[in-house]
Amino acid sequence: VSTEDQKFTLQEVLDTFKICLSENKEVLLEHYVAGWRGLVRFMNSLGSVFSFISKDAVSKIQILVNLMKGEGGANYLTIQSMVKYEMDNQLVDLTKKGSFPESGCRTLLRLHRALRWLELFLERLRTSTDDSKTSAMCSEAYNESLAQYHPWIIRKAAGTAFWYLPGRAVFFDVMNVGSPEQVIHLLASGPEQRADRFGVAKRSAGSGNWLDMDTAFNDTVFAPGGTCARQEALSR
Ligand SMILES: CCCCCCCCCCCCC/C=C/[C@@H](O)[C@H](COP(=O)(O)O)NC(=O)CCCCCCCCCCCCCCC
Repeated sequence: VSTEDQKFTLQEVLDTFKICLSENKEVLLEHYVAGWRGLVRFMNSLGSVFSFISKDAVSKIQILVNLMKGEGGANYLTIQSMVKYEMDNQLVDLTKKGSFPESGCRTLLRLHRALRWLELFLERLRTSTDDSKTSAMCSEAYNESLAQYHPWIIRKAAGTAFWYLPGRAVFFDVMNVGSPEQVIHLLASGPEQRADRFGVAKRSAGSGNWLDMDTAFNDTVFAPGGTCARQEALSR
């Protein structure tokens, strides 16, 4: 077992997302990408039927990594600086599709919607019972989040893949955080508790929720008059 594998716990991945948020509420892309890498590893450990999903995530992560490493890399330190840079330089397709299909804004928006799915799914797992069906929890979470942005054919493929999801026990096991009770504890809502549990001192910059960056992200990307107010356009 490599060191990498030993570190493979859900807690670690959620922690990585938590440290995305800087003191001044900016979202650090490096940690965001690292968090996503962790999620992809979870997905891959769940079986190859999900590979079309993880491939899409991987290629989107790669787009961000390339931008971070590229010539304009200095602008890709935080989501906020990325959005500003791409908008100021008209690097985002807002009016028509096709010139910048790989902008950071567009890519991040898609990844971020998937995190919303994960949040809903984990919440269902937390409150589920032994005989709850993961496929049902997964598709409910999907229908409430990503599905509305996906065309019929993707929804169909996703729906089929969900039938092959392992059961609740396997999910808990794969998370690698201990007993089901410990998993539930980890997933427990209540940012306050979670902050304590993670041994994180209460921070001025937020409640300590691993999705706190959501607020920062939404403020930047979707705020009326914000840099990317036209989410619709980005969705194309
Ligand atoms: C482990 C089960 C995984 C269930 C994942 C539920 C989400 C299903 C998403 C189906 C996406 C199908 C792939 C294609 C998507 C793209 O068309 C579409 C649009 O992109 P485009 O505009 O460039 O074309 N892409 C997206 O919306 C981004 C999708 C990214 C999906 C990543 C899902 C992350 C799941 C993380 C699983 C971690 C499980 C951990 C549990 C312990």
